[in-house]
Amino acid sequence: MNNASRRLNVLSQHLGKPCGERHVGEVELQPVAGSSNNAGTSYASATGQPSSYARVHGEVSRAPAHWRRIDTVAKEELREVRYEKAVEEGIAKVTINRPKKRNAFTPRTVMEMSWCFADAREDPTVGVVILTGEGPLAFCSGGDQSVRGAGGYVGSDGIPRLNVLDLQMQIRRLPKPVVAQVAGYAVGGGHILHMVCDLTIAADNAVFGQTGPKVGSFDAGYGSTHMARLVGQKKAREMWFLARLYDAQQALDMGLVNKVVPLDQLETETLAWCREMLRNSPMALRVLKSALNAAEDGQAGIQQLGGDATLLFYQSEEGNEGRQAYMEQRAPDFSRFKRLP
Ligand SMILES: CC(C)(COP(=O)(O)OP(=O)(O)OC[C@H]1O[C@@H](n2cnc3c(N)ncnc32)[C@H](O)[C@@H]1OP(=O)(O)O)[C@@H](O)C(=O)NCCC(=O)NCCSC(=O)CCC(=O)c1ccccc1C(=O)O
Repeated sequence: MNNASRRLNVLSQHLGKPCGERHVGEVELQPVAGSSNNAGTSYASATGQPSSYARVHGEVSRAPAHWRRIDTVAKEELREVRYEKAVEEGIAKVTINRPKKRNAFTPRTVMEMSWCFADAREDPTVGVVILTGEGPLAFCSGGDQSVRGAGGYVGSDGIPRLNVLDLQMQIRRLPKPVVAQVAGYAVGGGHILHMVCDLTIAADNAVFGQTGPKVGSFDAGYGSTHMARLVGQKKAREMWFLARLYDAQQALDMGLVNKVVPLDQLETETLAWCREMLRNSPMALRVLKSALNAAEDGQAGIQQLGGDATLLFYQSEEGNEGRQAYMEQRAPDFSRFKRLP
């Protein structure tokens, strides 16, 4: 397929039908009244008829993405992670690629993930990032116990690290939504990774839990405190103190995940959620993520939210008057800017 026909195909997939069945620009309304559609979106209606909201915003495509693989990031070849971007869509995907170890992470795995997330942050065409694990059996089984030494997980340089803590911060600070796509086990440090993602879509075979107290480990940071915000204090203590495993429905019931779907629908559903977010204002999503973080993250959270405020201010006439005045070596004239109530 050449580039032009691929683009046409992707565009027609966005409109919800295969190429040839509809002209570009012609959008068909989907049934919406008071029901959940395939994408899991719900456009409730007060009248029993499709609302103007539903008519305007409609449904998102559930077509497969066309993934372009990126093998080298930050001048490093990816060995333990797969990194992809969806052609003509603002979606990046980071896949932990150690299925034989249930996608347990080493310091190298974490570094590779970090390079990919940095790339996704810097790329202005990317609006949302998926984090997942290779294969149906595991999202991630936490730190690779076979390389655990005194002081952390030991890589080829012999230095012990707990660098997954930096990755958690990176995901949380990334000013774009990050969606965990979970099939199979999300346990130990892998469970924490899905918790620090903004949303989690789970397959019906997903299993969640903290194993740390059984293997001599714990996360006294986000892994425990953010969990308590998600599921409540009693449940968080249960999850950590007993170190049990929970199925996908239990995880949904306790607010750990956003949606559970059959395993064969997992990527389709995740893509639909990503596409739905991509239709919305990126700045609105960015500031909302900062605000939700700020409520938990103290000064560091306020710094993130403050940075967003500055970003917006720099784009305003008022902000630019100050810069312009400085460059022209004159006093700024802020008199024309209203002091709104
Ligand atoms: C995940 C299981 C429940 C899956 O069970 P099962 O399907 O029966 O498969 P297995 O046969 O057990 O596994 C297949 C294969 O994979 C190897 N493997 C699986 N998980 C790991 C692992 N974490 N480390 C090393 N190897 C693993 C397993 O040995 C098998 O290998 P073979 O050669 O084929 O025999 C089950 O596998 C399981 O319980 N796994 C262990 C889960 C676990 O306890 N993980 C570690 C939790 S502690 C942690 O993650 C700390 C992380 C961290 O760095 C940290 C530190 C401090 C503060 C914060 C953090 C943080 O993460 O936030």
